[in-house]
Amino acid sequence: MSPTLPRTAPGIVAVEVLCPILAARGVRPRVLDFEVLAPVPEPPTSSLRSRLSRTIALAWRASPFALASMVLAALLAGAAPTGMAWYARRVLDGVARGERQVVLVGIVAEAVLLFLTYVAGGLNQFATARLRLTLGFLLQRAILEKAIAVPYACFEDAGFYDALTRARREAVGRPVALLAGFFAMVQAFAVLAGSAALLFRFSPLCALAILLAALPSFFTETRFATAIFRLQNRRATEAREQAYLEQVLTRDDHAKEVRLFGTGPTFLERARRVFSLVFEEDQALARRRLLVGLGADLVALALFYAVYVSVAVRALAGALTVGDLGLALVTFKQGDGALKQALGGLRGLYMDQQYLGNLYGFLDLPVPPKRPLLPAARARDERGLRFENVGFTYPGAKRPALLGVDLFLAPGKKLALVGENGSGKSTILKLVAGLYEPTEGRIFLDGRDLAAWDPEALRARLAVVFQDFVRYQLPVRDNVAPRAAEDAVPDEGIRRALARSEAGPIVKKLAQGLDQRLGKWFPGGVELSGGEWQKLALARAFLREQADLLLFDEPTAAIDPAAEAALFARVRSETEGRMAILVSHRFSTVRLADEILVMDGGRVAERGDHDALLGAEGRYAALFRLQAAGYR
Ligand SMILES: Nc1ncnc2c1ncn2[C@@H]1O[C@H](COP(=O)(O)OP(=O)(O)OP(=O)(O)O)[C@@H](O)[C@H]1O
Repeated sequence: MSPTLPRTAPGIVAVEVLCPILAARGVRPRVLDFEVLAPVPEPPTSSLRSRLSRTIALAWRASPFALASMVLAALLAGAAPTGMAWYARRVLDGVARGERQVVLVGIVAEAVLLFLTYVAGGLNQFATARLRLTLGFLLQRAILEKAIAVPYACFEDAGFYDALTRARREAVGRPVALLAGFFAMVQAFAVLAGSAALLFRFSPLCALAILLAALPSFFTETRFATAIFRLQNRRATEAREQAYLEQVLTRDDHAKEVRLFGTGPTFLERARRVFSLVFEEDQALARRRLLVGLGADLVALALFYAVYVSVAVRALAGALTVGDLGLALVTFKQGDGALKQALGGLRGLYMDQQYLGNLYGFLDLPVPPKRPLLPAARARDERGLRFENVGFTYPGAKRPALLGVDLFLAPGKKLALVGENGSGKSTILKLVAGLYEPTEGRIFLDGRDLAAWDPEALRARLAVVFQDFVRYQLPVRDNVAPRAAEDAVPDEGIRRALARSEAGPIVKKLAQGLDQRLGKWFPGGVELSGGEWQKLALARAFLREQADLLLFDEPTAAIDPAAEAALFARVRSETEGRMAILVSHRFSTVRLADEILVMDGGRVAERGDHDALLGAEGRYAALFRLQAAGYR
């Protein structure tokens, strides 16, 4: 385990210890869940051993068969070369002495051992491919589960994105690479140990030399592995920017603007600049690595040839048999190969485990249990939605988005929010939806502090359509009922929701009806207009028939006026007895609300129903007349 932010992190301690104390004094600290999650995983501190054992445990969960096969293959491939060298010596000595049987048995034994190494190679390849898929999937799922579990505010933090990107990048190949490197190294060390043991017969010094030859390369390679790792981690943001630029140039929803604004070459140039920055640093490191690596190889080479020469000199002096000389030669070659393999394995292992720190660090990010920052306020005996002096500042923002907002929405009533861009309308909806907690004041739903609501229970009360609603590249049915639990919704229910959002005729037009795949990302998909997509998003909200608090953030911005009028007549009748908050810039819609709040700079500037606000001749009246004049 490599928790990069342990549960005892100062941020968490601060929240856990300070909140009750401050609460007792009536102070509400400006600490969000988000702030304890935001830190990007630090470079990993946990050891190679712990990461390796964690990876082995995960691999066992993903595919015990593949892991066992890799172990077996490593053992086979590690032991066979020593046996083959031994039999080679017997064959040569047998030939020299004319012992036919010894020669024959030796050759057959060598052939069998060689065949076993082929089997080991094939088995290893098969098992590695299988583990890459199963373990990759297991880890991808764990990352996605974590992404679902963290508070929404994390998605506003670039550091979190970097950590997520790094974790996703490592999940597919890295753990298997670590295991493959580990087993290759075990295998190579087995061969090396066998070679050293065989050489030990001739000279203990030779055996020692063959082991010592590994050291210079090992030290230089591990040092460079760390440098490369640090470089890549430092560049997570650049890598993400490059991926983003590629996305801008290749995604369907960007393609129009890219063409019409002629931004293609500009974005390409930006991508090239990011690439060359990264490339230059990479190359400088690669050049240094090449030179230092060559030096280390030279040392190893010198040691090997010293062994070679000493064995040859002794053979010339008649102190060794032909078989001994052959054994020395074979062992020498095998030792050289095994050394390279062991080094490669060690280098890979060292590097992979550092990258795995990113992955495990992300998976170990603590997800604080959803609980209020302060003990919830005392419950009141009332029904409806109440904002009491609510203020809110976005994480990392300098200025508050909302200040001293008071409002009350009685059951069954409709509230409209109007105001200039950036005046805080959407922020109010996000607070009601529980995506953020207010940094000042309280929100009550049916008399209970929203912070005390169970998120699932709150979700069941809500139906939301945001400005930036999602266009699922999935069949109509899944666009309206994307939750697995709602899949059981009969077609009748889905059609009812579609009819409520005036989307019935859209589906009638589609060749495959509810099964028609939408969007152009997948074969057979049909693209809809902006307004048609919006009606589907509305149907998704209307499907939640049990919800009694409906939040609409400009739900009709892309819908034509005739459809909008029909839609709202329907919304009023369909939402009879349910609360609704509507953000809109269209006054023809807004005027139907029971109460209208005019927002300005995060504060409520005016409030009242349409007639009262018109009569007040304030900002609302001015804006209303301005818009009405546009329609004349
Ligand atoms: N995720 C965010 N992080 C930081 N600041 C934000 C974020 N979202 C909005 N803001 C800021 O909060 C203020 C209120 O934004 P909000 O989206 O509530 O405005 P709005 O009234 O809904 O605007 P519009 O009519 O353009 O939709 C703005 O100044 C905006 O810059």
